[in-house]
Amino acid sequence: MVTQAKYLTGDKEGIEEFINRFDVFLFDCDGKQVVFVTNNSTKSRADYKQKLTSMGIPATVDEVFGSSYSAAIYISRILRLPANKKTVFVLGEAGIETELDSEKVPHIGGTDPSLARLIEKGDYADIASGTSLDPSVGVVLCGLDYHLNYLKLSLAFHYLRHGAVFLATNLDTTLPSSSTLFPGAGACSAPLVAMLGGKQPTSLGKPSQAMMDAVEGKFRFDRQRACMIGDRLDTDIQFGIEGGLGGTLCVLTGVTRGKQDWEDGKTVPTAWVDKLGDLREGA
Ligand SMILES: C[C@H](OP(=O)(O)O)C(=O)O
Ligand SMILES: [Mg+2]
Repeated sequence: MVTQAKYLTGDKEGIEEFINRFDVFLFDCDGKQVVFVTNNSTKSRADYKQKLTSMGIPATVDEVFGSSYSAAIYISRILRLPANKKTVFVLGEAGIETELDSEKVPHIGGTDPSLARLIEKGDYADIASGTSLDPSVGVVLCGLDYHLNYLKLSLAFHYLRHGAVFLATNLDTTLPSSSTLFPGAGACSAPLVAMLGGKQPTSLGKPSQAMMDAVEGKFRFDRQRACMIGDRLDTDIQFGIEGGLGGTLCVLTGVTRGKQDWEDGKTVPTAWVDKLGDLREGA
């Protein structure tokens, strides 16, 4: 277990030695073989390919593995749902819907405009009686939902009370943006966790090893020759450590602000740099 992380910014030899330990680099999105492993459920693989190439970063759809895709694979290939309970109720954005479509998983909710409204008096009775509940819903899948509201939370809660499986694309509590933090997917599922007396959803994003197994299954690499690069200790770095990867590299351009964040010794990266571009010095 790593107890002391190595600071690589400006250390040309150190960077060269570090990079040459690995053949595969898993990047959160925010040459080796590169896989972009993102917890951001709002974008599909195709959306991220477009975003990365618009940033001048060459990427193919097949090199992106997002939490929405991870959840869609889990639901379509791993989860055994009764034949009459195959529909997913989504709290989240189009990225989830696109990836569920790619795995031919039926879904409702999500960006449905009929749910983008305040709850009305009649809704309470319709939900309580089951009139407004789709009987084929067997899963509630919660990701980052920019349009979360009381009506959608009420529907999700009642599907869960009717026995739907509780899944999350990821549990990131915050989302880094504009050099500060905003609510993340974990903040969207938290009300349901509270209403369910603390019951946590099964998360299919980092640090879940179901995601690591799916990534390794698709890209077939030697874990000892793979490095996870990301900005968040409790997702990216934990994902790499628990996955038994050869190393992890933390960047300070997102959630983690510096080595004070891992002083507790719980989730210590192998190395860190101020920003990803610092690796160019040793490439
Ligand atoms: C949620 C998203 O995930 P990432 O791409 O960093 O894994 C983010 O924190 O921006
Ligand atoms: Mg990140």
